[in-house]
Amino acid sequence: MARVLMLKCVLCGRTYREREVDYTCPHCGMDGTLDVLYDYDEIKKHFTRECLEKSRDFTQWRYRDILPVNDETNIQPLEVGFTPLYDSGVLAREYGAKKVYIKDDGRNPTASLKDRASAVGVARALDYGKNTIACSSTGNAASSMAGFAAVAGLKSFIFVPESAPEAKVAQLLIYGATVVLVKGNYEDAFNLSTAAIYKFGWYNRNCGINPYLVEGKKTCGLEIAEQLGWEAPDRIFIAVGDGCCISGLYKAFYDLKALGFIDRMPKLVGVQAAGSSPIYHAFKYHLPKVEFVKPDTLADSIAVGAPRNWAKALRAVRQTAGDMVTVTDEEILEAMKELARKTGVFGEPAGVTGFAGFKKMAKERYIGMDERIAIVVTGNGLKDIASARKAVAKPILVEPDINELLKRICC
Ligand SMILES: Cc1ncc(COP(=O)(O)O)c(C=O)c1O
Ligand SMILES: N[C@@H](CCOP(=O)(O)O)C(=O)O
Repeated sequence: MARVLMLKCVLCGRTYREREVDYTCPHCGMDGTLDVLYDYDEIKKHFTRECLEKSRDFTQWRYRDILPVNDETNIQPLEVGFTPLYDSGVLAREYGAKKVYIKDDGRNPTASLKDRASAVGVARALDYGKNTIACSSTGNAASSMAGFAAVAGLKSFIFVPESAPEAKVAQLLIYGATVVLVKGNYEDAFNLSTAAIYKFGWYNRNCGINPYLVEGKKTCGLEIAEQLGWEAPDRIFIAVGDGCCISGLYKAFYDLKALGFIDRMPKLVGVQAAGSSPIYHAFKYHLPKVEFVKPDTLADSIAVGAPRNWAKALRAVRQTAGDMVTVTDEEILEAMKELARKTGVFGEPAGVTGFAGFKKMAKERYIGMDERIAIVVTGNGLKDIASARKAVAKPILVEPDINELLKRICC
């Protein structure tokens, strides 16, 4: 387990010791999200590529030397991470790139990338001796937290918008969480959860303010680098809502560079839904901070008008000479179909938003023929069947009669 050297505010650069502050920088308030930094020179002495080659732990815990969990016994036995990275020759040929890799994070235990963070969040809640953990969510963070909390024997309280997809709510209830459906959007759920967490003293799993959660999400980037033989791809595309996942990718490559595992960072491309794109807007117009919007997109997981991790997300894009792009709901639905049909990977709307952004940039000729691209699919399509059904035609309904069938399927 890694000893955290310090927490550093992404806005003002002030540093804190591990338990000196709980969540964000006291000086900068909620916007002052913190980086978790380690003693890289010390870690380098025992954490090497050779050690990883010998490791038989094919979960995210193979990177425990750079994860902020203090007590190994607080790690739950669910197999999180080490999801497949598919090399899609079909997509590379179609879009004129050297390589296109699809990282299928819908293959995690509760079917989204959020498991990486929740696994760390639950371990930290146990480290702090808490018996209850809580979060606000559009559904995925919540279902993963509920799953890991259930295994750990922790109570969980979840705040989700009333409109959360049914499958995600079902996951929460099955895992035994107390589910509060909030009459409002994700921001309303976030504000209510923050007030309740403060009042009851629960552990706060909201990744937008809890610095340790992004550390869990970074394992997705660590895996991409390892699966590509410790060479960063040229660009990585990922959906952006609160901005935590893209911040996790940035931190992965930052850590790997600090440890000497890689020598250059990939360009990170954040993709937002056109109807909910405050971080894109701040990037495009060089604003010092984001302006909140009223979100409107069918990609519920990224319907985030008031993103909490905007500062880290903007840094991830700016510091890697990356980019941001927006896609419409129609482009998202089209991407959902195309990805499933060309690679077999079925993503939920936000899950395929990174792919939709890649398609758009490739069509506008921003992708070079010599580029190696990775695209993260952040959540499984079975999480939101209603949206998937919007992307496709209706099935054929027939009487059980071969003549009727022939009439219907032979033109
Ligand atoms: C499936 C899925 N994709 C993308 C995102 C966006 O991640 P972030 O909010 O960390 O930017 C989320 C959750 O927020 C999600 O659940
Ligand atoms: N859309 C996210 C929002 C919160 O997730 P977090 O991991 O960034 O806290 C979700 O899955 O609920």
